Amino acid sequence: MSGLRVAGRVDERDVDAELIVPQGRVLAVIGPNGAGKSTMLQVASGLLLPDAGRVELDGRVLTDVEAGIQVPVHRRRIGLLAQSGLLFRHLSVLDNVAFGPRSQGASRHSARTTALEWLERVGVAELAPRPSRELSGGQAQRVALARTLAASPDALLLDEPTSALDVRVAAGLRQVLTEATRGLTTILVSHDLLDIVSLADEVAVIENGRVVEQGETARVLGRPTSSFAAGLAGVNLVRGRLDGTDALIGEGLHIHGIPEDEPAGDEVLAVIRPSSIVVSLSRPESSARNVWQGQVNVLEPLPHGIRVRADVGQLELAADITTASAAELKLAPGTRVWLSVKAQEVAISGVSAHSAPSSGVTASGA
Ligand SMILES: Nc1ncnc2c1ncn2[C@@H]1O[C@H](COP(=O)(O)OP(=O)(O)OP(=O)(O)O)[C@@H](O)[C@H]1O
Repeated sequence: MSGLRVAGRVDERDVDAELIVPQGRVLAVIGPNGAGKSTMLQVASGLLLPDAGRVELDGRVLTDVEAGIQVPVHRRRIGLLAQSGLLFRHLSVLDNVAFGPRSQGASRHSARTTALEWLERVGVAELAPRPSRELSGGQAQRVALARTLAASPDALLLDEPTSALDVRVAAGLRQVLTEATRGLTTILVSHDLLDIVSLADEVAVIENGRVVEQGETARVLGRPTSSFAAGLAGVNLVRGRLDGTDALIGEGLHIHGIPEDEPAGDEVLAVIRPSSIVVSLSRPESSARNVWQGQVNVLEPLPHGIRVRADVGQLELAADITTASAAELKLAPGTRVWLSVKAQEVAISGVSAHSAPSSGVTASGA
C-alpha cells in the first residue's frame, strides 16, 4: 500500500489500534490523556515493539511481529518531532540540521547546503551559525523540524508539536508545519484544535486504546460521534434512538432534527451547537420545534459571552449566550430556564461501526 499503516497491540498498556494514513495525507490522532496516542507513535517510529502488529510504509514492511521483522528506528525513514525537539546542544544549528543528510552518506558540503535550505524553509536561516543551546523554545522547535525534514523522511510523526510554545510562537510554527506537511504522509498527535483544523485532512479518535471514530476533519469536528471529538469541537452530542425522523432520548424526550444520512440502525446521534440554543426565562413563543424546560447547572465565561450548562431531563446541554443576554436574564445555578432550538439546527446521524460514544448523553465544552 501507498501511505502509512500502523497496527499494534500493546498488552501492558491495553492498546490495540490501527491507524491508516493515505500517502501524502495528514491524520490527526486525538483522545484523552492516557488513551494510547503516544504508544501508537512509538510503534510507528520503531521505539516500541508491540506484542502483535505490523507497520508498513509505502509498501515497505517496517514491523511485522509474527515474521520477526523490526527495522531499526534510523532506517525506517520516519521523522519524529516531539513536543520539544531535542537538539545536540554542543553542535551549531547548521550542524544539527546537517546531521541527517550526513549520516545518510552526503558529503559535508552537500549536507550543509541541504541543511541551509531547510533552515530557510522554516524561516530561521540566520540562526545557522549559532550554538543550539542558545535558542528560544520556538526557534529550537523550528530547527528541530528542519533537522527532521533534512533527513528526507517518507513519513512524519508530530507529537504535540506546538504545545510547549506560547500562543504567538505556536501560530508561526503552525504555519511552517502547514507548508512542511503538504504532500508528506503525517500523523499528528495534538490536543490543540488549531493544529488539527489547520493541518489535518483526517482525524482519528482514540479512547481506551481503541480507535472509536475516524473520518475527514470537517466531518469529525462538525458531526462528531465520539464524546471526545464533541468536547473538542465544543458541541452537544446526544445519543438516542431513531423515532421517525427524530431522536428519542431516554424518558420520552424528543429531539427534532434533520437526518444527515440514512441511519443504518436504530441508534442515532444528535449534534447541537451551543450557539444555536436560545435560553429564556419563560416559554418562548418562537416556531422552534425543540422547546425544553431545564435548570441552570453552571455558568462558564467564554471570550465573547457565557456558556450556560443546563440540565434538561437526564441531559446536560451547553448553550452559548451573549454577555448582554446573560445580564438581562440574571442567570445563576438553579435558575429555571427554557431552552429552544430549531429542528434545522440539529443534525441527526446514524452511529457508524467506528463510533462508540460513551454511555453518557452529552459531551460539550470549549
Ligand atoms: N513506558 C510505559 N510503560 C508502561 N505503560 C505506559 C508507558 N507509557 C505509557 N504507558 C501507559 O499506556 C497507556 C497509554 O499511554 P499513552 O502515553 O500512549 O497515552 P496518550 O494518549 O499519548 O496520553 P497523553 O495525551 O497523556 O500523552 C496509559 O495507560 C499509560 O499509563
